[in-house]
Amino acid sequence: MSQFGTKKCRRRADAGGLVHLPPNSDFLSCKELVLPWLSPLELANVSGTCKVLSRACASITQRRSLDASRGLEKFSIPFVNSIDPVPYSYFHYAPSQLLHSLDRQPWGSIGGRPSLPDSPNHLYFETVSDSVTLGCSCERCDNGRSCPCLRLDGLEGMDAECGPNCKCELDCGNRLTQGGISVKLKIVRVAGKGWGLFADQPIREGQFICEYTGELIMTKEAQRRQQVYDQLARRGHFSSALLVVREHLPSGMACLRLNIDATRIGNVARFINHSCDGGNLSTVLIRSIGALLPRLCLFSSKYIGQDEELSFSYGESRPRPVSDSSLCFCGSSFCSGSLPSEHT
Ligand SMILES: C[S@@+](CC[C@H](N)C(=O)[O-])C[C@H]1O[C@@H](n2cnc3c(N)ncnc32)[C@H](O)[C@@H]1O
Repeated sequence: MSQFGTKKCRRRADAGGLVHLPPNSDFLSCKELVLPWLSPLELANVSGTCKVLSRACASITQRRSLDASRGLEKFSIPFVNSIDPVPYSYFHYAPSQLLHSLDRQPWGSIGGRPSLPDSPNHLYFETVSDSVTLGCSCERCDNGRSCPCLRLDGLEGMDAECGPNCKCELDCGNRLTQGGISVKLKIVRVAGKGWGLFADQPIREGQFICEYTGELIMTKEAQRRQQVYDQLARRGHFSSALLVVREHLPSGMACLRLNIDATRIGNVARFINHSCDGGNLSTVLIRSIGALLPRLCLFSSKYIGQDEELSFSYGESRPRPVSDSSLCFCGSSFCSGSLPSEHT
């Protein structure tokens, strides 16, 4: 029997043999449940088995390229590639910071938004307000009078929002950065830089764009991963998204170091490229009252036009051995020629 183009599908059994699947087999009828869980390599393997699965896999690939956020943001965030055949970048989507890893996440299923994990480390918020105020004005918080966000002792000069300790809910005006992304964005393939994040609408100055989410990891683990990423980058096409943020606390005596690794798990912020002139985004560490750690949030630092690339400075470029993976293509007149050695 011919193995391709027939009405039957074949699948490699664990023992290494081939199992023939009739078109109405249980596996084929539940392909839509199984395929969205597969990685691109696994999809490619399944796709090679027969026409029915090849079509199903192609449709999963198309759905994936239509929305990087897997339905977890308000707007779809498509991949756009007119320079090579890569349809999308595969990673696990995290709308908010993660203190632990995800093993698997479905992506590409038909219709319906995925249900969101219900764990204390996943804080997903449904609504967003555009105004920033210090102290909230919710009736639940007695018009702000009893809201803990007004007691900002020790946090003076820092950007604070209502958080887990406040009585107000997600529609509170002082939770600007907790409602996910509220501007239209797209991820575009750029020569020399891999993917980049672009505006898909005009964005006014000072607008909240997104949080930089990923796995929060210890410094030793961050250093270990960075070495692995550097080796992979030297060998070929590999982009890491491990960001190290240092915050000098008001006492001046201590410095907080956050290692956010969005390489495997993160949101669209992992696609923002470096610009030596500081780009068009500014980074702000925001504390939610009652939350232990601040969150790194990105705001537009100037007006950004439709189709303009979003960028910020990863940090100062320090002299280091030049390799293909360290060359900077930001194109600004201040370009130093090489990427900062650590994303700070
Ligand atoms: C946070 S990721 C940004 C998204 C990345 N371009 C991708 O395709 O996934 C950081 C990586 O992007 C690439 N990159 C960022 N800014 C760049 C620039 N100005 N020039 C060249 N490559 C850049 C480098 O490979 C860097 O390690």
